Amino acid sequence: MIATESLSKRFPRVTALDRLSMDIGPGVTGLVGANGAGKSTLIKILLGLSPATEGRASVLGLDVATSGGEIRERVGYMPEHDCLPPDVSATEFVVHMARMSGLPPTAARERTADTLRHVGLYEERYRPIGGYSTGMKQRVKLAQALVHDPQLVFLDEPTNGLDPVGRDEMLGLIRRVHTDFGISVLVTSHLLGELERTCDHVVVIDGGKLLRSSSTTDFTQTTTTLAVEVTDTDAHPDGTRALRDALQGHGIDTEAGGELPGAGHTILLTAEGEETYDLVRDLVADLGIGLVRMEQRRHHIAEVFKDEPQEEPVSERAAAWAATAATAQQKGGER
Ligand SMILES: Nc1ncnc2c1ncn2[C@@H]1O[C@H](COP(=O)(O)OP(=O)(O)OP(=O)(O)O)[C@@H](O)[C@H]1O
Repeated sequence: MIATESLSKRFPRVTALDRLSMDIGPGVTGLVGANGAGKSTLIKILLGLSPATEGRASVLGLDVATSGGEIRERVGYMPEHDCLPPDVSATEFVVHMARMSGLPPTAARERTADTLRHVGLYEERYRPIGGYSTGMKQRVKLAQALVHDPQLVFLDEPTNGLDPVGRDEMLGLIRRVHTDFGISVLVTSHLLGELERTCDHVVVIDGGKLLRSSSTTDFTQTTTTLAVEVTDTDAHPDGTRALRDALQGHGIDTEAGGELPGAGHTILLTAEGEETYDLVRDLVADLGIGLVRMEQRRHHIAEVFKDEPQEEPVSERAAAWAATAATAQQKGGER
């Protein structure tokens, strides 16, 4: 879908992209990086709207340097910033964008109605956009990116400004753009946790350089850590404590997992193998407490970046960003 080869973009005072080489296949791909990492600059180059200083890039097999127009016919683009005219309705605006993409008037109206329904805008689509909430405006921006039935869409920070519920709804919509219509998606975000739930593949950039490009499952491999959640009983008012003591008696150290996303009475221990599972089961049964869940933990993407030794020194900005991402991840999990 997208390939770049040693792609650089230098502005007079800043290098926005620095010899970026990557290949992106079909599906939903997340492009993640802190503010200023170069995400929007990359999208503008891929759309053929801004020339690269060095290197090459192609989208759907078309060279961005020479085929910008053809690329934009086949690709939808949802820009990051608010760019909607306030005094026209969503219907009028999206029909206009469909006509600009070359659809005849009847097809443009039909596609607009379908697309606005798909993004969840109903009666309000006849009202002027100026009175819309941020979430509704983001939906209009998404609709105009989809209206001409592109093969690929670039969504630049589509969850910006949304509350947690709005963010989840937008992420669900993005996933369905691919599953329902087969349109591939490149979506940017500065929140790793968001993309972990939505994307098949994640590309991480920092300071215009590629940090990592892998499938989401590679980022979130299972660990040997076992999370166990138990209930309290009259006999054991602190069931977690009782199980920790019992495991200690068998030489197994545990730590509290209460700070983990969604965890209440959770403890963490290292699973040596099947026998650890059996031992936990037997101890829980002996204590007469309830076993709520016992599961192997998966990495969260943010943790990968917190723990991973870097080949090159990480910039302070990247470190701060990893910390922010980890916090956001936890908050997301706690919801
Ligand atoms: N037209 C421009 N002229 C000069 N510098 C620019 C220009 N466009 C972007 N930059 C700089 O290039 C760097 C990358 O910007 P870019 O907008 O691509 O980042 P980003 O990852 O999309 O961040 P954000 O999410 O904040 O938009 C930044 O330092 C930015 O200030």
